[in-house]
Amino acid sequence: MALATPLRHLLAAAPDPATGAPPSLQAQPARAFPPHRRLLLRSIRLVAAPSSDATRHAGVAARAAGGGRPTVLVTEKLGAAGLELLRAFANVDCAYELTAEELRAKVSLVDALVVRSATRVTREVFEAARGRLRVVGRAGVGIDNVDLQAATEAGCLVVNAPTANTVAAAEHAVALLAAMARNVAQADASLKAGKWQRSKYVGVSLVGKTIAIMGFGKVGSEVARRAKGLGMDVIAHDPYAPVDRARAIGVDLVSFDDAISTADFISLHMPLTPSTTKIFNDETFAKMTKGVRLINVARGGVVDEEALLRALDNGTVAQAALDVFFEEPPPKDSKLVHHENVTVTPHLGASTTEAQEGVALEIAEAVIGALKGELAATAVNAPMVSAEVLAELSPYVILAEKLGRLAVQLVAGGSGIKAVKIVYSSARDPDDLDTRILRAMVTKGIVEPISSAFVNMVNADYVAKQRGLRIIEEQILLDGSPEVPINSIQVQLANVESKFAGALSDDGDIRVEGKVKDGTPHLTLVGPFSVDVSLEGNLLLCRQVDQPGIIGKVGSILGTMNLNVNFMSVGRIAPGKQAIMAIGIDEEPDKEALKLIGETPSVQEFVFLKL
Ligand SMILES: NC(=O)C1=CN([C@@H]2O[C@H](COP(=O)(O)OP(=O)(O)OC[C@H]3O[C@@H](n4cnc5c(N)ncnc54)[C@H](O)[C@@H]3O)[C@@H](O)[C@H]2O)C=CC1
Ligand SMILES: O=C(O)C(=O)COP(=O)(O)O
Repeated sequence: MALATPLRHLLAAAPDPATGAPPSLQAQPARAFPPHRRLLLRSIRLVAAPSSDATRHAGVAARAAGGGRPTVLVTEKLGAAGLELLRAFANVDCAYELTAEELRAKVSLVDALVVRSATRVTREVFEAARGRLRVVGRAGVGIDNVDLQAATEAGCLVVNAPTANTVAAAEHAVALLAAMARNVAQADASLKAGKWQRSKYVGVSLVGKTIAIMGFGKVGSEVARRAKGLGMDVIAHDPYAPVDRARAIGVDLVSFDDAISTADFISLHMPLTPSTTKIFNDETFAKMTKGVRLINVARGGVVDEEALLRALDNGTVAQAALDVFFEEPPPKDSKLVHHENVTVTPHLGASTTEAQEGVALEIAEAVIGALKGELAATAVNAPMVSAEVLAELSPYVILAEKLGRLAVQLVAGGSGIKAVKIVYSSARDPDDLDTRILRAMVTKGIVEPISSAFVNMVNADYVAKQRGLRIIEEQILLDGSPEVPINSIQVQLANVESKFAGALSDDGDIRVEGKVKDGTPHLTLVGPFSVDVSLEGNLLLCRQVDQPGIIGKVGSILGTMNLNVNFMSVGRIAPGKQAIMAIGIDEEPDKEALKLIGETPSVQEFVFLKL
C-alpha cells in the first residue's frame, strides 16, 4: 500500500520524498454520544512487547545513504525467490557465517538486515549500525536471536515471517515423534553398522496415547491436528490460547502441571522468553509420568539440558527427540546429543524447500514494505495500528508533530519539560480512536528540535520515557458525527516557563491547539488566544494591546525585508485588550528583521518559531 506523504513522515527515520496515492478514508458508522465528556485515554505505554503475532502493523521508512537504492545484508541462506524480490528493489549483500565482529563492521553500511536463527542480532550490532539500520527481517518465527529492546531503542523495526514455516515445523515434530517411538534413527545407524537388532529396537505405539502440546499457537495446533489423525488423545497447555480454538479441534486446554503429569508424550511449541527459559527443569521433570517421551522443535533454551540428561539417565524421560539446542550447534561432545535414547536433528524444523521459499518471500515483502515506509503486517516491536487507522489519521499526523514542535519552541531555555498533556476533542468513542500514532508524532515534535534523537513509531514511547517525559492523553468527547475522527488536538506543557507569555493558558501551561482544515494543519489556539493560521513555513507570534495600525507596521517590516506572508490571523481577548498576531512566513527572517519587529512600538513580545 502506498502511503500519503504525511504518513511516511511518521514512519520514516528520514522521510522518503516519494509520493503515493493517499489511502482512502475509512467510513465510520454514525453513533450518538453524550456531549462534551472529558475522558482520560491512557498514560504512556511502552512498545517493546515481543510477540510473533501476525497481526501487528507498523512501518519504518529508510532512505539509503546518499538517497539511492537501499542496501540489504542477508546473513543466512534465503530462498531464491525472496532474494530475487529483494534484488529487484535493493542492493543485496549475501554474506554468510559472519563472525560477530564482521557483522558489526558491515551493519553500519546497510539499511536492512535479513537473518534466520543463527545470526545473533545483539545490542552491540544495533550500536555498531549507528542509526542507519532501519529494519531487521527474521526469515522465520522465533525472534529470540534479536535483541528487541535494543532494536526499539534504536528505532529499528523488526519484522518476521510467522506463517510460512508453520506446517514444516509441525511436520518435523510429527516426524520426530514417530521416529523416536520406533527408534528409526538408532535402528538405521545400527543396520548401517552391519548389525541386525530386531529385538533391541522394539518401539511403542502412538494410538491411544496422550500427547501434551505445550504452546498451542500456530505450530502447536497443527501438531495437535496431526496427532489426532494418528489416533492420539491430545491435551494442550497454553496460558494465552483461546479455549474456543482448542475446542474447535477437539483439544482440552489444561494447566501446566496437569499436562505434564498425564501425558505419555510432551511436544514443546512455546517461544523462548524470559518466562519460558528452562521451564522444563528438575522440578518439572519430577512431576512427569515415568517413561514420558519429549519432543522439542521449539527452542533449546526452554529445557534445562542438564536436568533433561539426569531425567533420561534415571528413566523419568524414556526418550527425547530434539531439533533445537541451548547452544547451536551443540558442543561436539554433548552428552545429550550422543545419548542412546535421544534422537537429534540440526534445527531442521523449518527446512523444507516449500517453507524456505515461503519464508523468503514473506520476509522479502515485509522488508521491502518497511523500507518503503509501508505497513509491516508482521512487525514485532511496534504497536499494532491497522492500515485503516493509519490512513484515516494521516492528516492529523503532521498536525500532531507541528503542535509538538511549536510547544517545545515556546519553552524558555532551562525549564525542563516533564509533563505533556495531549487533549483530543472528538465525537468518536475513545475505544474507536487509536491515538498512538499521534502521541508518537507529538513526542517526535517535542523531542527532535531539542536533541539529536530521531523519533519514529517504533521508539517514540521509549524515547519519551527515557527523557523523563510523562505523556498523558485525554479525550473531550464531543456531540456530533463520529465520522471525522478528530476535531482538534491540543498540546499542553505543564510546569515550564515560556519565552512567550502569550502562550500561557490561565492555568499557566504552554498551550497550543490545532485542527485539520481542508486537509491542511492549522493553528487555532495559542494560550488563551484563538487564531487561525495555516501551519506551513515558519510562524511569527507577536503580542500587543489590540489597537489599529500594528498589523500594518509589522507587515511593512516583513515586506521591506522581502519576507512573504502566507497566512495571518489576529486573536484577542476583547476589543482594546491583549491580542496576538500569528503570521505565517515562507522564509526565515534574519536578525535585522527580528530586531525591527521587536522595536515596533506596542509589540510587547514576539517569538519566531520554525515549523
Ligand atoms: N525448529 C524450527 O525450525 C522451528 C521452530 N519454531 C519455534 O516454534 C515455536 C512456536 O512457533 P509458532 O507456533 O509459530 O508461534 P506462536 O506464537 O504461533 O505460538 C506460540 C504459542 O506459545 C504460547 N505460549 C507462550 N508462553 C507460553 C507458556 N509459558 N506456556 C505455554 N504456552 C506458551 C503462546 O500463547 C502461543 O500460543 C517458537 O519457539 C518458534 O521459534 C517455529 C518454526 C520452526
Ligand atoms: O522460524 C523459526 O523459529 C525457526 O526456528 C526456523 O529457524 P531457521 O530459519 O531454520 O534458522
